[in-house]
Amino acid sequence: MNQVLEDVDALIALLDRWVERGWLRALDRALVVFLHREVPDAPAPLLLAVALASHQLGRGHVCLDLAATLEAPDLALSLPPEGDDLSDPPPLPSQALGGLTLDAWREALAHPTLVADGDSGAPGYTPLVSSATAPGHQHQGPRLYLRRYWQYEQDIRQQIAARLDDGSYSRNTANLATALDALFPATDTLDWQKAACALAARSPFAVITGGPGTGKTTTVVKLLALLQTLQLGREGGQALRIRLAAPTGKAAARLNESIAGQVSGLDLTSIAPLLERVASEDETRRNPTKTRSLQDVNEQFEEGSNAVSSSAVALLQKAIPTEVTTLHRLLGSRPDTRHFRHHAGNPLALDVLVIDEVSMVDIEMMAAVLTALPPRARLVLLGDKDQLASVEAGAVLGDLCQRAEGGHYTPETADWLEAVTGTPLPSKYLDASNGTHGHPLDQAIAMLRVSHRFDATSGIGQLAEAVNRPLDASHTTREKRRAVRKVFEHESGYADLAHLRLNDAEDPSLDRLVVEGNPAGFINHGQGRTDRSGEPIAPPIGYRHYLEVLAQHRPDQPSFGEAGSIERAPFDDWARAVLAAHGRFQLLCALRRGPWGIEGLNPRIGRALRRAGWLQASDPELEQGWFEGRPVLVTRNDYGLGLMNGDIGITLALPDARQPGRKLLRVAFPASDGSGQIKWVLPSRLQAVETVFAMTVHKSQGSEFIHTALLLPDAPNPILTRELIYTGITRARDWLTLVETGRGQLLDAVERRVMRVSGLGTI
Ligand SMILES: Nc1ncnc2c1ncn2[C@@H]1O[C@H](COP(=O)(O)OP(=O)(O)OP(=O)(O)O)[C@@H](O)[C@H]1O
Repeated sequence: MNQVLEDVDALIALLDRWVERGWLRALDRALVVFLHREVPDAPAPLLLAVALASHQLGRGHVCLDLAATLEAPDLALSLPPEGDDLSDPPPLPSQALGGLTLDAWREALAHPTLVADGDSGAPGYTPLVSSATAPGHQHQGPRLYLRRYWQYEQDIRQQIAARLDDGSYSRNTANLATALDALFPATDTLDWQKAACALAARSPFAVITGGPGTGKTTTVVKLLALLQTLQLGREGGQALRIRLAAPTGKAAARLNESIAGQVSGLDLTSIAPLLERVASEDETRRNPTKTRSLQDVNEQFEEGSNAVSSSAVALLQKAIPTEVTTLHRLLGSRPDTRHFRHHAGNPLALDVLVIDEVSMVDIEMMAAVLTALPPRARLVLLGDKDQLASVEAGAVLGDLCQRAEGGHYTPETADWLEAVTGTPLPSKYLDASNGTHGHPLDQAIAMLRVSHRFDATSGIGQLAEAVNRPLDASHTTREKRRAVRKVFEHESGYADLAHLRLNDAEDPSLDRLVVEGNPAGFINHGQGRTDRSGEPIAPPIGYRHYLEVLAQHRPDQPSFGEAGSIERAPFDDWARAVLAAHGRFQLLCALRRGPWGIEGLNPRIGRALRRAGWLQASDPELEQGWFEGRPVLVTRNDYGLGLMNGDIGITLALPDARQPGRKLLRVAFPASDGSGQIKWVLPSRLQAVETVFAMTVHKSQGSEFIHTALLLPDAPNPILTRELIYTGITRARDWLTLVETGRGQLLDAVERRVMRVSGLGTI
C-alpha cells in the first residue's frame, strides 16, 4: 500500500500540497487535522475519505460515494480543467488511493468513535455517518457523510414519507371532480395541468415540475382555489392559511407578479357555487333525514342567486394569497446564525406552503423548511427539475423528480385520476403492478409537458427542447448534436433566435450586442413580431436602452420638501423606470474568471458603453468603483438592509438636498415585498455586491429577461453542462442571442450532465 494510506503525517503533508494548489479547501484539511488530534488512532484511509467528503460539499455533493471515487479518483478534487502547468505537481488522488480496495476502505471507515452506521440509525454523536442503502437511487453504493448532512437527508426523507403515508387526506372524489371540471376546460385526452392539480389535492406532499411556461403557476393558482373551495365549504370552515415562498428575492418578486396576474385573471364564477354545494353535502351526511339531493342544490344554483355567487367569488378571491416571501424571511432568519426562528419546536403558522423555483433550494434549507412545517400542513413544490441545482450542496428537486419523466403511476392512482379528471392516463405512464414499481413518491409528482409560452415556431423553445432531451437508446449523442445544430440551420430561421459567432476576444460585434442588442442578428431586425394574443413584441435591445431611460427620465428640477429633504416621488418613478428598462436585457455567461467570465466581461462592457457615450466612468471606476448607471447584483443576504442574494439595483445620482448642485450616488433597489416601492441605499453600505453587466447563469436562476444573450467560452470546461445551457436559454422570454467564440462549445456542453451525489432517492 502507498505511504499516504499508512502514515497520517504523510497524508497531511499531501493535503497541504493540495491546498496550496487550490485543489482542496483549507477547511477540508483543517477538519482532518482536528479529527487526527482528537482521535489519534483514526487510520489514514478514513481521514483521506473525510478530506474528500468535506471537499464534495463545496462542489454541491452531499456525501462521498466511495465506489465512484475509487473508479474515478481524480474527479474528487477541484483539479484545473486544462491540467496543472506548474512544475512539481503533487500526487493525484488516483495515486494517493492506489491499491485501496472498496472493502479495505469500508473496513477503515468502521471506526465507532468517528463513524456511525447510518443504516442502523446512526447511534451516538459521531462526526461522520456511513450509509450503504438508498432505496431506488442511482447512487446506491457506500457513502460517507458529515453527520449534519446525513441528518438533513434523514429529516427530508422522514417528513416527506410521513406525508405520503397520511391517509387522512383522501377527499370526497365527487366534489373534487366537480371542482376540477369547474376550473379546467373539458378535453378528450389527459390535461396534465388538471392531473397535477388533482394529484396535489390528493396528497399532503406534492411536486409539480415542468419547463418554462408549462403552467406551473397557472396550475397552483387553480389548486389553491380548489383547496379553499373544499375547505370554506365545510361547516365552520375557516380559510386555509396559505403561504407562498421562493428561495431568492428575485424569484419571489417574479412569482409575486405572475401569481397576482393569474389570480386576478382566474374565472372563479364556475367554482364559487361549489362552496355552497360542499356545505350542503356535508350537512346531508351529518343529517340524513334532512336530505337535499345534489340535484336540488344544482337547481338552486341554476336559478342563480347571483348575490350568493358573487360574494362567494369575492370570498374565494380573498382567500388566495398573492404575496410571495423568501424562504429565509418565512423561516425567520437571524443574523450570524444558521438557525431560524421557526423550527420543530416553534412551527410555522400555516396550513399550506407553496415553494416555487425549488431547483434552487439546497438540502440544508429544505430540511429547515420541512422540520418547521406543522405535521398536518401541506407542502407543494414547484420547479423545473432540469435546471441547474442549488449553488450549495444538494439537488433536492432533481433527486425527487428522477422518475418524473416516466410517470410511474400505480393502477390505483390511474383509476383515481380517471375518476376525478374524466380522462384516462396514457398507458406509458402507468406501472404495471401496484407497489412493486410505482413508489409512493411517484404518485405525488406531476410533470407538465406542454409549453404554453414557446410553440413550434419558437427557436427558444426548440433549442431548449433539443438541449434538454435525455439521451437514451433512441436518442444518441449524435442525434442530440444534430437536433441542436438543426435549430440553427432551420431553413427559414426562427424569429426569436440569433446566433453570434465571435472571431476572437476583441471582436467588436460583442460590444455592439451589449450596447444595441444585436437586432441585425434577428430576422427582419426583430420588427413586426406579435405574441399569441396579437400584442406587438418590441424588437430586441441592449443596455443602451436603460441608460437612455436613465438620461431621459431624470427629474429635471429637484423639488425640495419642507424639511429640506428631496421630494422622493419623482425620483422613485425614475428609478422604477430605469430598473424596468434594465430588466429587458441581460448578458449571461458561464464563468467568473478570464476574458469570457464576468471578471473580464464587466469592465469590457463598461468601456463599450462609455465609448458609445452612455457611461461616464474612468477605467479604475469601471474595474472596482461606483459610477452612475452601474448595475449591481447582491451576492449575500443582508437582513439589516432588507436585501436578498440575487437582488439587482442600479446606481443613480441624486441631488444633494443640503448642497444644491452637488450629486450623491445612491443605489436604487425594488422593494422585495412586491409593493413597487424603491429602496435607496448608500453604496458604502453594500458589503456584498458585484457589477452585473455580465451575470453568471448560476446567478440568473429564478430571473427572466425579455432579451437574453448567452455567451459560451472558447475552451472546454466542466462547468459547461446541459443543465447550465438549458437554464441560460430558458431565462429568455422573447429574444435569445447565443454567442459562441472560437470553435464553439455548445455541442460538447449539451452532452455533459451535472451529477450530484446524494442518498435522497425514491421515498
Ligand atoms: N392551459 C393553458 N392554456 C393556455 N395558456 C396557458 C395554459 N396554461 C398556462 N398558460 C399561459 O402560459 C403562460 C405561462 O404560464 P405559467 O406562468 O403558469 O407557467 P410557469 O410554468 O409557471 O412559467 P415559468 O416558466 O414562468 O415558471 C401564461 O401566460 C399562462 O397564462
